[in-house]
Amino acid sequence: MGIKIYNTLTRKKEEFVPLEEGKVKMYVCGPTVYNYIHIGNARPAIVFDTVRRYLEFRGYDVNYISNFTDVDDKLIRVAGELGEEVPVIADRFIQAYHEDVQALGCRQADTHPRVMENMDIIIGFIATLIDKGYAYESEGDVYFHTRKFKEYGKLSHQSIDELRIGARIAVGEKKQDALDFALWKAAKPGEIYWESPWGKGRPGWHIECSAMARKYLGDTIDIHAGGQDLAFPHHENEIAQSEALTGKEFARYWMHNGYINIDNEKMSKSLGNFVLVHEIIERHDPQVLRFFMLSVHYRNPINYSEELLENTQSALERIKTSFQNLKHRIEASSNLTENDQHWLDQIQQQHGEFIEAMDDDFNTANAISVLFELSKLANLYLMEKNTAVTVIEAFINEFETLFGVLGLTLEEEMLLDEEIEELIQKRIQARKDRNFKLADEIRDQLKDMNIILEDTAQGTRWKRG
Ligand SMILES: Nc1ncnc2c1ncn2[C@@H]1O[C@H](COP(=O)(O)OP(=O)(O)OP(=O)(O)O)[C@@H](O)[C@H]1O
Ligand SMILES: [Zn+2]
Repeated sequence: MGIKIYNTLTRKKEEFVPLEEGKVKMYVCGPTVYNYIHIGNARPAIVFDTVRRYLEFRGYDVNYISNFTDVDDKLIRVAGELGEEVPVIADRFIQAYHEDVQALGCRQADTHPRVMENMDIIIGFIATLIDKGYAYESEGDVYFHTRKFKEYGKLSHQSIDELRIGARIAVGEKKQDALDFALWKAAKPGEIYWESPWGKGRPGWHIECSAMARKYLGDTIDIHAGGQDLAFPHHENEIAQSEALTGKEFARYWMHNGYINIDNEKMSKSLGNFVLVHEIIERHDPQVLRFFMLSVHYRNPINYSEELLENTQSALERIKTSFQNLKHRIEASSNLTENDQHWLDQIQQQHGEFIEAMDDDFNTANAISVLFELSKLANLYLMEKNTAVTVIEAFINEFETLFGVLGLTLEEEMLLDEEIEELIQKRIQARKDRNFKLADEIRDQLKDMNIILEDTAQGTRWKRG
């Protein structure tokens, strides 16, 4: 039995068979970089990083591409408000994005393509769509001729006629049909622009993903992913553009994560009900946030609250404590006895159950139940009078492997060098102020993190214990 994926396109769980044996081409729509990300935006980053890690764990070679939308209406608006250039804003929030998701245990994509760096292939893509009769120019804008693409609506399971009912042509749009969407937008006076066969302008949002997915992964990709709100119209439009151009299937498995809600309403920048990742990781271990997100199946909604996050923290700590206890026990342990085979078998069984859970459309909620089960077993084993090194090590390896697949670490948070230096400076100041209580507290805090201080005539030196 292999991996099954729920495919939005067919609304079924399907067996995962990649185009090319052993290889996975995966594209995840990335953020529009005009602000810090909130924990809703962090969900696709965490979920699809975990999907990638699991596919690798199952032996696939994954090529993971995730774009940055670094020019669009929102970026232009923010740049105007702050009196800065669009690329400056984009660079700032790309940097912030990397810092945030890295703290949450997400690895970098194999490539993070940016719109500004791919303008030539985007323009080329649009020009080909015009040549093929799927797009038309209108006063410096270019639109996709939605009705020409007969399968439009197949991802969101709506017919063109149903979609028509709600569609309107907004003021300033120069399209022929309300369902048509912009591939290229003429620049307004003062806006950032690129030269094109249709004059100065910039690409629409949907075209960038079609063009960049094709550049990095080819005409047909295995997995295309993003938040549930992207299924329509963004992904529907991506399919129309790509399949109109190549005549081939664009993506074989479409995955969409559910929302993070607050009081049962989608967390979003526009509603103002968001919690920034930047803020939350100042108060909580970022691993707790990751563990929290993975405790729920990726397609289900999560109703966020600080209280739930705190409960998660103590749950995670229980597992980490079992792990630490195992580590402390190694030295007092001895050789295998007959009774131990039974424990090794149980560890193996949990390993199998973890795989079964993850094979079933990446059910991380069930996979985390396996971690709790493993921790319960470890605690029981540690109550035995005689423990064997082999069994203890088997538990430790199993914890490390499964945590690794979920992008979680078991070791305690390490302080960065500059954070240590800062604390040392604070302690020096405290001693100058004759605040010995504070100075001792800082020394103890560092000791807890395994940092040893040495006061010398030249000043305070430190080393990791
Ligand atoms: N509340 C949420 N829960 C889960 N995923 C979300 C949520 N909000 C946005 N996403 C996802 O985050 C990713 C980044 O999207 P993007 O930067 O375009 O966010 P956004 O749509 O501007 O956010 P907002 O909805 O707050 O305006 C997308 O895959 C999107 O589907
Ligand atoms: Zn996209």
